[in-house]
Amino acid sequence: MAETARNVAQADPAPQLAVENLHAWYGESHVLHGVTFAVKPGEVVTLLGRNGAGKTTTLKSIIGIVGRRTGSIAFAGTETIGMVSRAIARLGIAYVPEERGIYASLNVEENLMLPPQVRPGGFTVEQIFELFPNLRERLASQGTKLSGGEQQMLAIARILRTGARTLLLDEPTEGLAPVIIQQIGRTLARLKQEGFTIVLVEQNFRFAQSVADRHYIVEQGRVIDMIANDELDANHDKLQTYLGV
Ligand SMILES: Nc1ncnc2c1ncn2[C@@H]1O[C@H](COP(=O)(O)OP(=O)(O)OP(=O)(O)O)[C@@H](O)[C@H]1O
Repeated sequence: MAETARNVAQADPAPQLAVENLHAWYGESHVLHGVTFAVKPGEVVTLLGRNGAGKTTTLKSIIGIVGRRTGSIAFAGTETIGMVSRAIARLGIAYVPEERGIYASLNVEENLMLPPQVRPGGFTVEQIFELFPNLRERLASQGTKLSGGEQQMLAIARILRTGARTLLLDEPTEGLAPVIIQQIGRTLARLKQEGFTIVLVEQNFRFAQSVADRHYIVEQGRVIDMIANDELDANHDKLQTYLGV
């Protein structure tokens, strides 16, 4: 009996996100062919893979914005495959697309206030400025006037206000200067400390290594391998083959 209790206590926590046999289509085009992976609460995992492997489509499928999807996507035990994206977002999942989605005609403050709160406990505006001091200084600037780094920070800041605690981030470092990439890395580390669960699509392999617990390799619409972050260096050759780098 004591043994059983210990086993239970040591068992992995239930996944925050469990994707199983996920297929997705854009119109007639069948893009995901049975993606399976899981993310534990508080984990940071990346999806790595060549261009066109299906990483972005996996994130879009989780938040419910692809044409059609089948299989299972359970969020904290709730099946979401039949839900519309707004209902999925209300469970506390947020997606930051690669193109960031900042409204050019709105200023920083208006962009920040735009997404509706989905859960209690989101960051206050003051907490956001603590995390991203540049945004306070740029509060009245139009979206068009922001640098790529400022746009990325605003895109992340905006979803922190909503109360979402699971974040899907598509290539947050793309096109940014090293000093800004470092700042984004520190932000993700802080969010991880606070218990956020993060799925990251990333081409910047060094950045991925600096922030993640585990890496899933996506190839031709499937997850074909998983590598723990502390085993990454030992698997360098394998990874090179997968990513063609
Ligand atoms: N809106 C769309 N309509 C039709 N096909 C699409 C659409 N978006 C992506 N695809 C196709 O789906 C496949 C997977 O694309 P996806 O963007 O998910 O790949 P990815 O791994 O994120 O790569 P990348 O880093 O190039 O974005 C590709 O063959 C792509 O051409």
